Amino acid sequence: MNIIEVENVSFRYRGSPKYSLRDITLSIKDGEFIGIIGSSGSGKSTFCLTLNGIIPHSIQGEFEGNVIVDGMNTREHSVAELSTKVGLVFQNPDSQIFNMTVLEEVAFALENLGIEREEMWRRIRWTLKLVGLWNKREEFPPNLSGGEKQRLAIASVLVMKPKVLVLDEPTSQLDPGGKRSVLSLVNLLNKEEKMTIVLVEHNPEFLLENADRIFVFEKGMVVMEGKPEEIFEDVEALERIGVRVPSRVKIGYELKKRGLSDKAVLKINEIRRILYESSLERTE
Ligand SMILES: Nc1ncnc2c1ncn2[C@@H]1O[C@H](COP(=O)(O)OP(=O)(O)OP(=O)(O)O)[C@@H](O)[C@H]1O
Repeated sequence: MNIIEVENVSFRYRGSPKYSLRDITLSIKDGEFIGIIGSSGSGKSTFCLTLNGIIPHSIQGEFEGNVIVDGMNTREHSVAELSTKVGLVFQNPDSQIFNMTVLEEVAFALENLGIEREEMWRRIRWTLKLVGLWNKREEFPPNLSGGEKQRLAIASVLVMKPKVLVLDEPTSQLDPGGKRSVLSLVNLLNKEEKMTIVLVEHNPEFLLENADRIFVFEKGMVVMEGKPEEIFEDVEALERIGVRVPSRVKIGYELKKRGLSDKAVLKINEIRRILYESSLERTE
């Protein structure tokens, strides 16, 4: 079943001469892990904003086409309603955190949903345990590390139990430890909690290992779409677009160019074997 259907979506920001999204049509299956890559300014963030109705409801411009989320056309439902289906997490966790304690931050998201007290507590406990912040529930959020703040931002979205989590470069401002903790949480939400994930991420290694499918954006369009192994195989196209490829694919690509492999996307042990065998050939 498709949880998201995007039909011929184009968008131009008010006052802007050019379209930031151009005729995008795609679908995302329930439980799928989608990675989004593309150079700066290719429309990745704008696309994310269409998935929970911020575009067209809160950002002005010319919007064409339809986005259907879990059967709801985003044109016909408010951002508040759509937020219970699609949770959005941005780059900078500081811009999403307002409350005095971790617990209040997560509870705040539920306040206007009219959920009964017991269910509210159950959800808060479940969410904070899931993101690994239950023991920090009384902390003042600005005292948390970058990774913890981003996990808190994710928690305040998760507590609404959305089916889809959209994360727009959630690790770009984090140190390596913070990056790892956020990406492993994203993986857990997909693999264990069966959530649909849409992740804009500059770390191609992570997407190659974990995404089910990748969309490559260029100039507001989706120019490539497929399984990570298929997408990263086309190193030349990705380099032309300006997208980083995983290190092991770069090595694989060099081996392929030298006729030592028929593909660029190789496992580490395949690279080792090829290098070992070619070194034997040289010494013979
Ligand atoms: N609020 C805005 N008003 C006018 N134009 C905008 C606005 N936000 C983005 N744009 C333009 O829309 C295009 C797509 O921008 P967007 O931020 O969606 O790209 P992106 O792929 O997410 O880039 P990055 O990787 O740098 O975040 C760019 O040309 C950008 O200048």
